[in-house]
Amino acid sequence: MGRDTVGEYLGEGMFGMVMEISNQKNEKFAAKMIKATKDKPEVLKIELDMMEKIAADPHESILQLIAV
Ligand SMILES: Nc1ncnc2c1ncn2[C@@H]1O[C@H](COP(=O)(O)OP(=O)(O)OP(=O)(O)O)[C@@H](O)[C@H]1O
Repeated sequence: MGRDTVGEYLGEGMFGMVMEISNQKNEKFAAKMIKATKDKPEVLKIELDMMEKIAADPHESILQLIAV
């Protein structure tokens, strides 16, 4: 299996930075790099639960969640 390539910095949110990733087929993804924190782990849990709920019911207007 080939390696993905980390591309440009896309931005930063409450949980950490977002980087562009390209796979071997040159398909592009956004990867959220979640900051390791001991503060408010329950807030991070809410965010992860929300992302998984969105992934369970995909919609053409909402970004697809590939993996957590
Ligand atoms: N799929 C994407 N394509 C391009 N840029 C993106 C993508 N996802 C995130 N970004 C960039 O990264 C930034 C941070 O995104 P992220 O989803 O982590 O936080 P947010 O939802 O914008 O803010 P917060 O986490 O504070 O609510 C965005 O504002 C945007 O600039």
